[in-house]
Amino acid sequence: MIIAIDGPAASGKGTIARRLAAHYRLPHLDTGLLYRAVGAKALAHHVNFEDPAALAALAGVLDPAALDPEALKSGAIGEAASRVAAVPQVRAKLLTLQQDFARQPGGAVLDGRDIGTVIAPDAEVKLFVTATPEARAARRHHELLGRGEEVALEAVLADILKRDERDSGRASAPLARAADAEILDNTGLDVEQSWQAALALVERRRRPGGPS
Ligand SMILES: Nc1ncnc2c1ncn2[C@@H]1O[C@H](COP(=O)(O)OP(=O)(O)O)[C@@H](O)[C@H]1O
Ligand SMILES: Nc1ccn([C@@H]2O[C@H](COP(=O)(O)OP(=O)(O)O)[C@@H](O)[C@H]2O)c(=O)n1
Repeated sequence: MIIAIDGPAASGKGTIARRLAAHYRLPHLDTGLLYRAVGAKALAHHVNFEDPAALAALAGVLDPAALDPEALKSGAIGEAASRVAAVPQVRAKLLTLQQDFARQPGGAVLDGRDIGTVIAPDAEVKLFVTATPEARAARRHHELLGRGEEVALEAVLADILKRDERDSGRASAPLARAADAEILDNTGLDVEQSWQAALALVERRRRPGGPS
């Protein structure tokens, strides 16, 4: 079973994806980390963000097994990720490894922006996880403070809105709900309630017509 989870920044899709992977004993790929890793390398090596070939070269030598999620979760790297993710040549370099991950025997859980639309359009289960920008900003703010990043809530909200616009407005694989994705708006739901709602949706999709 392939489970495709998409949604905007800090909607809680990663939390749901990790729990679904544990629940169904499936491997999980946080595809945002791939773009974050390219963004982080571009920042570290002062690569020109307007140079698609140089950015694509960084994506081409990425080792997904060597990614350190903790090192990639800063706000600055999220912003850089969103910029490199708008470059079609970068997306092309990262396509095959994501598709291969999705198609491994037994299935997988992937979360990102284009899983249900581009990476695994044939996924059995698709969720589009979302919440208001204000709710998402509050979550990300709390997360960043917990990591020791001193940042104002207003700045986090501004960053989320900018990222939403860039991710949804880009020409190449924009953030979009697949027509056959279930929408989970978890504004006002805590982590546990959001997880229960997600699990119920997945179970319903796995067993159409079966007991709910
Ligand atoms: N329903 C929720 N209510 C409150 N906080 C949440 C909820 N879901 C996730 N979080 C928290 O919000 C932050 C972002 O969640 P995450 O799953 O990483 O989102 P995404 O993968 O969409 O960016 C994390 O700190 C997470 O613990
Ligand atoms: N499948 C994906 C995953 C992430 N991304 C990009 O990578 C950036 C970082 O993704 P992420 O999932 O780690 O970000 P958060 O939602 O955790 O803030 C996003 O803003 C997108 O621009 C993408 O374009 N396609």
